[in-house]
Amino acid sequence: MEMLRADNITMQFGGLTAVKDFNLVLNKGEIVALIGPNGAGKTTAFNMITGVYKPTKGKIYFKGKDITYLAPHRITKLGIARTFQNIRLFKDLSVLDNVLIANHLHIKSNLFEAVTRFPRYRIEEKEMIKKSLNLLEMVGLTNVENEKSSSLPYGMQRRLEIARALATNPEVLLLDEPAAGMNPKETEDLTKFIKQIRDDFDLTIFMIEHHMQVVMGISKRIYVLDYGVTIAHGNPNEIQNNQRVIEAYLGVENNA
Ligand SMILES: Nc1ncnc2c1ncn2[C@@H]1O[C@H](COP(=O)(O)OP(=O)(O)OP(=O)(O)O)[C@@H](O)[C@H]1O
Repeated sequence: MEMLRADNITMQFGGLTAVKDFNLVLNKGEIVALIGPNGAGKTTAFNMITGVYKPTKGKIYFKGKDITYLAPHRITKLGIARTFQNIRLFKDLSVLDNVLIANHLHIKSNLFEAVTRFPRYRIEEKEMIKKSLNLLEMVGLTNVENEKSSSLPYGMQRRLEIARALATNPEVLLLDEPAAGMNPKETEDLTKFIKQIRDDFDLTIFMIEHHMQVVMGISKRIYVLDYGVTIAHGNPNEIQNNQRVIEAYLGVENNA
């Protein structure tokens, strides 16, 4: 089943074309990667899919529904969640509160009921806490729910960020460089973790990642962007042996 489709999406910033005619298909249950040198347009592609940027051209469909011009919160509510390149947790809040905040998207009580702690709100709140604790357990963050989120080791903060995204009940999860800043052990654990959440939460995952071990290890297919243009698309083996891809990466190294 097709979960997400982008048809020729293009994003121009003034005279700069950050992404040009990008075509994407994500099928249910797939883990698909988006790679490319710095500034290739990967985050811009994510920002278009999640409604942060409105494409200059092209259309985006979630389960057949046109979401191109929807606001980010509407897109999240439909079932697309994301994490960010730089961890964006509420640093001074507890681990549990960070997840609870994301849960509020699905709360049915209105503001009056919340402020007055109306019975319906109290019941919903209890359910949310239970659901959040369960979620934390599923991502391996047990017994740290009352810790300040900033006190967690880096790898755990990344898991918390993913838990927060999962709290919005997504069907499609976009991960922006989940292995950034991780040590080799954390990176290895992350690879298993991504597969595990795909299975446990019945997800389709689209991930930007520079860490080739992670990308090649878990991706079914890979899209490669360079200067906003898709220079290759294929399975890990095809991408590893693709001459244009090799040149794009070597070019970056030579310029460094
Ligand atoms: N809001 C914006 N306004 C103007 N230019 C932008 C904006 N966002 C991105 N760009 C430009 O678009 C191009 C693509 O940037 P983008 O961040 O999407 O690349 P990336 O592949 O995600 O890079 P990295 O791997 O370094 O995160 C860059 O030249 C960048 O400077």
